[in-house]
Amino acid sequence: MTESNNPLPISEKIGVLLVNLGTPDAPNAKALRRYLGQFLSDQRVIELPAVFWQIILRGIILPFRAPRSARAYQKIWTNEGSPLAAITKKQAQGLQKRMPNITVDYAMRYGTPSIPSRLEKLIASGCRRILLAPLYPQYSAASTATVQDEAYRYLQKIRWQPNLRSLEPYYTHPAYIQTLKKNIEDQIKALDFKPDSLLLSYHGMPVKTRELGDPYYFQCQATSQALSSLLDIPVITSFQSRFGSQKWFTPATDMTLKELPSKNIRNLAVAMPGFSADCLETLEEIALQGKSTFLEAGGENFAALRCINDSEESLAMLEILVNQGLSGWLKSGE
Ligand SMILES: C=CC1=C(C)c2cc3[nH]c(cc4nc(cc5[nH]c(cc1n2)c(C)c5CCC(=O)O)C(CCC(=O)O)=C4C)c(C)c3C=C
Ligand SMILES: [Fe+2]
Ligand SMILES: [Fe+2]
Repeated sequence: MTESNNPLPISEKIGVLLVNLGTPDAPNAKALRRYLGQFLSDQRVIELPAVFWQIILRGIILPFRAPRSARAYQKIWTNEGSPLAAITKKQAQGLQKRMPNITVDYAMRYGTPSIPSRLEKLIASGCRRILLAPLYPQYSAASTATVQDEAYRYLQKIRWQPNLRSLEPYYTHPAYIQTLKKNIEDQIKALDFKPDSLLLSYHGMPVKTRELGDPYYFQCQATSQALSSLLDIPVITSFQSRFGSQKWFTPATDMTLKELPSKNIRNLAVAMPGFSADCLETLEEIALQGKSTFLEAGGENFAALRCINDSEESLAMLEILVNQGLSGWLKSGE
């Protein structure tokens, strides 16, 4: 940099990057191999010795899982693409409308648009302060930490780093709990049956991660507790989407759905508070597979409730969380 191209005074622009997990670009085996290959090579997700795991992943897991997962994605794919990507994009657009003084964008931890590409874009547009907002209410190393790792890996490569902050996990934040409450109550009211119970199903994790100090399990329980104290319906918590042969958190959602009818719970609503947007795990695993499991086990009525997605309440919640995350950065009145 010479004196003639001195970039100061710099712009005061602030960027917010919403980040979710990621999704394949298409519902076919080739795109699934690429996406799952990247996702399941992340050592924050699969904590096994890398060389050993790559042999299993490339030789056994991907050849079988990619075509099977592709068929599952085909059942939920929309005209706008993968639901997770389409909803995350709308969340960013909706938040941008509510917060015209900052620049809002979104990225995916795996697949596209990548975190480095969107950080680069924000920086190029003059953002010297960036708030990273992983859309995971409950912190886990496999979700939140890996987003932060990826952002800092990119920053390691650049000379003039922006100031980077990260949104705190918001598992009992009043704005989040109230948004969930309204989302759940509105949908339950609109059902043509009265549920006996509400199942709160969170994405599972290996038990070992809890033993090693990951707070995710406890934060999920705290969300359930905060929510159940405000809802007028009995609440049950379970963990879904088991992967691999390790022990995962219990009770498992699929086992719970099998057992509930024999415990006289035959009319069930299921909400998935850990997912900010509907995705394969909510629309296929629960709304389709979970429903069959429950009805085949003797259940009578089943409803998988929509996630908070890009509803007005969800955008208002994001605005509150982001404003808190930006505290001290925004000039008063902005
Ligand atoms: C909500 C937070 C999530 C945590 C924690 C999480 C941990 C975790 N996931 C896997 C394996 C898979 N997850 C898959 C899909 C998936 N996972 C999350 C969120 C969390 N995962 C979301 C939002 C999605 C849906 C993505 C979409 O495109 O809609 C998949 C891929 C799908 C499949 O083939 O079944 C896998 C695999 C592990 C191993 C793990 C923690 C160790
Ligand atoms: Fe997952
Ligand atoms: Fe799954």
